[in-house]
Amino acid sequence: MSTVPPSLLIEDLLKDFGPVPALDGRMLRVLNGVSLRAHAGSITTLLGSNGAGKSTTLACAQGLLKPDGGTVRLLGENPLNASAVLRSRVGVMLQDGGLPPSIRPIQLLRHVASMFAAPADIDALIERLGINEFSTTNIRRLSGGQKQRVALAAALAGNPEVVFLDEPSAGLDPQSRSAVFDLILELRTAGLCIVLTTHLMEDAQKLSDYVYIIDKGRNVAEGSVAELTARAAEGAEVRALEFTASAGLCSPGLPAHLSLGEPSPGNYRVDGVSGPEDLAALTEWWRADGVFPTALSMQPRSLEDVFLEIASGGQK
Ligand SMILES: Nc1ncnc2c1ncn2[C@@H]1O[C@H](COP(=O)(O)OP(=O)(O)OP(=O)(O)O)[C@@H](O)[C@H]1O
Repeated sequence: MSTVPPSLLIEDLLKDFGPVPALDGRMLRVLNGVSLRAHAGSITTLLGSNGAGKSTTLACAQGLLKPDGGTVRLLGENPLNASAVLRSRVGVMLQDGGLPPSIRPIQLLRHVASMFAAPADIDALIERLGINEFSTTNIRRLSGGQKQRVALAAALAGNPEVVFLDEPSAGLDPQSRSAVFDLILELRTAGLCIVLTTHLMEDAQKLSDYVYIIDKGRNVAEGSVAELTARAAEGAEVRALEFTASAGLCSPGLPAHLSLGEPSPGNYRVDGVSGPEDLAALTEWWRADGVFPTALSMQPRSLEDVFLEIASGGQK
C-alpha cells in the first residue's frame, strides 16, 4: 500500500438513522464500522447491493452527514468543518443528480464554473460528455442519462482533486457509459482521487484500482479486482464452462449440480463445474450424443462471483 497520505481516510465509521417506527422507535445502524482509504491518481470503488450503506458512507465523507462515530479526513481535514478552500478542491456527483430543474445545462455549468478560481474548460466538458445536443434544454425535460452527464460535468466544473461519483453509470446508454468511463479513466491518469459507488460488478471490474465490498454497513472484503477474484478462487473453485454447438441440445443425464443453459441458440453455458470429473461427465454426454462443440471455454471467476459469495456469507 502507498506511503503517500490518502486523499480520503475513513476509519470505523458509524451512522444511525431514526428513530424508526418499524424498530419500535429504536435507531437503525446503517454504518457499522466502515473503513477505507482512497489515493490520488486512483479509482476507489465501494461495491455493494442496494441499501448496503455506500451513499451514506459518501455523504459522511463529503461532510453532508455527521457520523455517529469514527473518523473522516478529506484532504487532511474533517469535512464537517470544511473550509471554502477544501470545498473548492472536491467535486460531488450525487445519485439523484440534485440538479435545479428550471435552468438549462449550459447556464448551470457556466454558473458552477464561475464559483471556482481555476475552473475546468466547460466547453470541452460539454463536448466530451455529449451535452451539446441538449445544453439549451431545461433540465426538467432531460432524460435520466442526460441529467447524469450534466451532474458529472457539474462535479468536474471546479477542476477538483477529489471527486465523489455515486453510481456514475446509472441510466446511461452504452455509448454514454463508454464516454463517461473513458473520462473517469482519464481523470485518474490526470492524478485525481476518484471515489465511486456501484452495485454493478461489471463497472467495478472495468474502473477500479481498489474495491471495498460493503454489506450491511460493514467492510466485508477489499483488494484490487485481481486480488479479490483470486482470493475467492482459493476457497471454492467453481466455474462456468461455455461451448457452442448445434441449437436445441439437452442432456438429462448430467449430474444434478451442473446446470445447462442455452442463452442464445447454439450457445451453451454450464454452471457449477468444480473438477475434472465434471468435465468427464460433459464429454461423456457429448460422446453419447455425437456432439462436437465448435468452441469451448472455461470462464474465469468474475468479481460478481466473489461479491455474491461474500454477500451470501459463502453460501453460493
Ligand atoms: N435518512 C434516512 N433515514 C432512515 N434510513 C435511511 C436514511 N438514509 C438511508 N437510510 C437507510 O440506510 C441504509 C443504507 O442506505 P444507502 O443509501 O447508504 O445504501 P446504498 O448502499 O447507497 O444503496 P443503493 O445502492 O440503493 O443506493 C438503507 O437501509 C437505507 O434505507
